Amino acid sequence: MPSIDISNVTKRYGTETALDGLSLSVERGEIYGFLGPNGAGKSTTINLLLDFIRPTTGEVRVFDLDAQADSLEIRQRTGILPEGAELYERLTGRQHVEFAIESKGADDDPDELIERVGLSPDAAAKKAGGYSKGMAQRLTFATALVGEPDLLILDEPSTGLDPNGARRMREIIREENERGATVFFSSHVLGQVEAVCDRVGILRDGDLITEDTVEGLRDSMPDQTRLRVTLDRIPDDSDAALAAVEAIDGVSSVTPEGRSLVVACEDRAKTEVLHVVEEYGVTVEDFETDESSLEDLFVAYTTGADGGREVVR
Ligand SMILES: Nc1ncnc2c1ncn2[C@@H]1O[C@H](COP(=O)(O)OP(=O)(O)OP(=O)(O)O)[C@@H](O)[C@H]1O
Repeated sequence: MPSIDISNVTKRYGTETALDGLSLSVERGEIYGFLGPNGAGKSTTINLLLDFIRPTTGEVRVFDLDAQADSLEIRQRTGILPEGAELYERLTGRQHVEFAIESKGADDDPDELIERVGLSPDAAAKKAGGYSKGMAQRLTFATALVGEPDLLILDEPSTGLDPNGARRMREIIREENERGATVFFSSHVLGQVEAVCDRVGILRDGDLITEDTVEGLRDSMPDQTRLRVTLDRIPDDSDAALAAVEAIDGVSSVTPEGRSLVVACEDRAKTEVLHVVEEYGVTVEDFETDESSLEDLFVAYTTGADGGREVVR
């Protein structure tokens, strides 16, 4: 039985279509990475799961329950880390955790949860009004863990966390998953989900453009290369040069870095990149290539002119 089952859901805000016939299912015990650039529809999807908003058409089920009719039971069994969660400025961190425990009728030890997310007892004794972004994120994560939820919904969980905090969060996600929790993890940064997720779905403009394991996504890509081209100088008409390289068939992104251009492209486009650059009156002094990073892959999926569909085929 899937923990999350979204079938053919469309969500419109006035004339804006946030989700366009989205179907997605997450099996019990899976860690699912839900990826997409800003505005793709990730938060809208999460809000539908919790009945904070309702679909224009289509059906949403969580734990095989109806997201609208059974929303109380669903929320009771779910731990939520919303994006930009608001804290009560006058309550201490510990009081937030106590409140979450009380609301869920759970019997967790607040100090254990606080320690688990790496918040010091001193910090937990302070009013949340003075918390840094990272502290606020850790505290909200602690409240999401209350009551050993069957499902953890984490919206951009590494926001504001330093590398240690992000690592701790990944460890806890794995521990929770080993305990049996399903995890639905949204992010616009692929690097943060690849280390923990069993499966990844990529959303663009309200449409799931691909869904696979990280390895599967890698295999489905044509041989992608990251090419670094170092020029003798920046071309006079650098904007036109960038546009010309971007327009080459097989190039998915171009980033200028001083006198160098970093080009994510298919292997077959490499020579053409060098030719096109030299048409702008500059000399290629050096170039090197390395295997494409997953980040390039994500960029190829989410910024390709055809919405990445070509890459998927
Ligand atoms: N209440 C609303 N009223 C009108 N349009 C909305 C509303 N909420 C979201 N949208 C639109 O729906 C689309 C999807 O937004 P959503 O917040 O779900 O994206 P997201 O993937 O979560 O983005 P981000 O990574 O920036 O949080 C966007 O075009 C957004 O402008």
